[in-house]
Amino acid sequence: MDSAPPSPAPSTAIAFRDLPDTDLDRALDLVYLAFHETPEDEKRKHHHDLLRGCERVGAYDGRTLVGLLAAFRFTMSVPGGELPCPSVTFVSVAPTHRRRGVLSGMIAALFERCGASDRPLAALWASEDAIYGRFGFGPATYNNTVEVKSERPLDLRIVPSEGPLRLVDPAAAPELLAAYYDRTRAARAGRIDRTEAWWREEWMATEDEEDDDLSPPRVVVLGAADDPGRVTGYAIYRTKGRDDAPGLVRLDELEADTPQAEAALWRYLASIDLTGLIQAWGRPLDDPLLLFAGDRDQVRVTGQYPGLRVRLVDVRAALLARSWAAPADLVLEVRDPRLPGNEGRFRLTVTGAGGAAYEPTDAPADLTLDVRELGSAYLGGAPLVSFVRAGVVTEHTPGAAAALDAALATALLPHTVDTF
Ligand SMILES: CC(=O)SCCNC(=O)CCNC(=O)[C@H](O)C(C)(C)COP(=O)(O)OP(=O)(O)OC[C@H]1O[C@@H](n2cnc3c(N)ncnc32)[C@H](O)[C@@H]1OP(=O)(O)O
Repeated sequence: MDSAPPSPAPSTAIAFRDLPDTDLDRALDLVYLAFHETPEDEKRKHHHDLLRGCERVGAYDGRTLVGLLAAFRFTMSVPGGELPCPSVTFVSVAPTHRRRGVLSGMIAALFERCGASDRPLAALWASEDAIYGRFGFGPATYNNTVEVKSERPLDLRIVPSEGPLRLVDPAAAPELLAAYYDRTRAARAGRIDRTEAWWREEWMATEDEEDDDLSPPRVVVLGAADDPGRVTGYAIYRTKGRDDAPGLVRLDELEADTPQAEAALWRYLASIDLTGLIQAWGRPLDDPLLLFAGDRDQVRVTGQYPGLRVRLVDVRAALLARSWAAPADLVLEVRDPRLPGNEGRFRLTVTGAGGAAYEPTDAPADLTLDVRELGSAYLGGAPLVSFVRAGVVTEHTPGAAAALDAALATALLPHTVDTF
């Protein structure tokens, strides 16, 4: 006979409400419990500051905090413009309350807030792939990890720009780089507006979050050949010596106006003395390096992973807020069990002038798709034809997916290296 005491009856009434500043410390304790972390004081203070700036949903079982969902108040570049985009982070549920719908309740609360404040998008980076598809988040950007063997000079098929290179003190870098980043951000969808604090604390932190053997960040800026003060590109990287091999350059970001400017920055990184390998973890899939490299045995893509996951909380408002690359006239049957306002059949019409309409219709559908796939495709980086081929989107009219892809396409693929 089992003599163990009966388990306490699970509490069913979880309340979801704003998490006040007075609960920030409790919230961080929950985060560290869920993520198995024991941070030092300085890191905890940093997280405290980040969390204070977020909107926050707390899940309470009586007076006990059992769940947290926070969202940065970023603005995200989308094709042709930008949108406010709650950017979900710090999601944590107490191990005593897992798989009882706490995350589901917090996400529902977030969606309700988005609806009430006319914010048609939400986004996140997932800790585990399996969690967020059910909530309608689809991978919308992808990154390559790239390695460059740099024990010998970088073989290039184009002539690098001859503009001057200069190293910039990380303390002075945010101002300089922000001007460049803000000017060029719109070229790729999926990029957040980086605040001065974000530049300083996320990009210029002296210690790397994951590897304290890495050097502080190094910032190299490329000037124009005819106007050295004009920034035409930059790279942010860290280095470390290795006992058993030449040292490492860990590249965090490289942006430039032209392929020649990009080539100049890659050549610089590949020629840093006492290093023999560049590891770049967040390159766009359409990285020009892969085409202007003269020797693809020297420049190798070592992996690919999904980055930003996008949720169209208000499909109609999101579609009408972006620009279009080609005319379209298609009936979409959208499935969205969590937000039924998005469900149904809608005619998407994009005119030659780029104006769009999205209205309910009784006409037969050309494509049937889940809101999750629409989220993936929204920024222009995930072709619907691939989803049709995979059997997760149904094409009723041949060519409908290709037509929608043509309308959604962007000149450059969506891309971001801001993880949150
Ligand atoms: C954007 C970010 O912050 S990502 C970080 C996410 N947080 C973590 O990974 C920290 C550790 N994990 C946790 O805190 C929790 O387990 C969470 C947040 C992942 C899930 O919270 P829960 O309250 O257990 O989720 P909830 O009960 O609402 O589950 C909803 C559904 O998702 C499923 N699910 C939840 N977590 C997972 C998972 N890790 N893998 C697969 N499925 C999952 C559940 O089985 C459930 O499925 P169902 O609808 O078919 O029944």
